[in-house]
Amino acid sequence: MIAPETLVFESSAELIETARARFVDLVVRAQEARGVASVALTGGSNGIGLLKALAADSGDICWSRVEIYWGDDRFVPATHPERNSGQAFDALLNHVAVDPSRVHVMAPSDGEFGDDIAAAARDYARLIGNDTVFDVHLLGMGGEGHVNSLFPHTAATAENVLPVVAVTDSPKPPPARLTLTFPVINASREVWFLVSGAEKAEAVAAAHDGESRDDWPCAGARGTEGTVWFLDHAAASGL
Ligand SMILES: O=C1O[C@H](COP(=O)(O)O)[C@@H](O)[C@H](O)[C@H]1O
Repeated sequence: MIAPETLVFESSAELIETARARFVDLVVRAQEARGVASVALTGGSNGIGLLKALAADSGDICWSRVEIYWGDDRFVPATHPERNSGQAFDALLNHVAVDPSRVHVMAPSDGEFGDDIAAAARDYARLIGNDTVFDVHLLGMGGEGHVNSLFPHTAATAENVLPVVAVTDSPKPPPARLTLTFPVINASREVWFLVSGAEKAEAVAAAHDGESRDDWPCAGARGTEGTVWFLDHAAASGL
């Protein structure tokens, strides 16, 4: 396993600016190598902050050649303010020339599957299939170590086969969510954690200490070519 890289910044703003510059570089290199880059976005404060920074400066990224997925989304109506995808459109996707056929939003609760969350999860699993490899999977993290909507001691966190599952009892509201699982996260070339705040320090330390993924889901996420922790001082204070 390749050792994770841990970068510590004075502030979230510095963390986001470095992640932005590295994201541009990674996507441009992926497009040079394979024509099309593939990314999984995250919600959360730094995840959306990164998208806003990219709206201001995305260098030489050719947005029409980026396949865009989400690591998780809340299973609420499409216009609900807590949709990770809605926030991503507001922050970035409405402001750059993406190819709509390459933007893969998880179904909302008023979409084609109505409130059938299991059908919505099966549909996104079909889309992801067994072959999707993200150039980078972005992750936020909760204080209890959740990534995507993979919370401690849950079936979703234990999932080793299905690429996407439905969560109906998320401890963090809203309770109904769709989430990618560890088999697909860990097939990503790179996995980047974007984490700030003292309330995340214990989980950051647990992941660096190699604790179990069941107790600390963040400890189970890694890329095949690299894992990068972008932290502020407060989040890194337990290291
Ligand atoms: O519930 C969620 O939370 C995490 C972390 O959010 P943050 O604001 O504490 O950074 C986020 O990454 C995930 O996508 C989201 O659904």
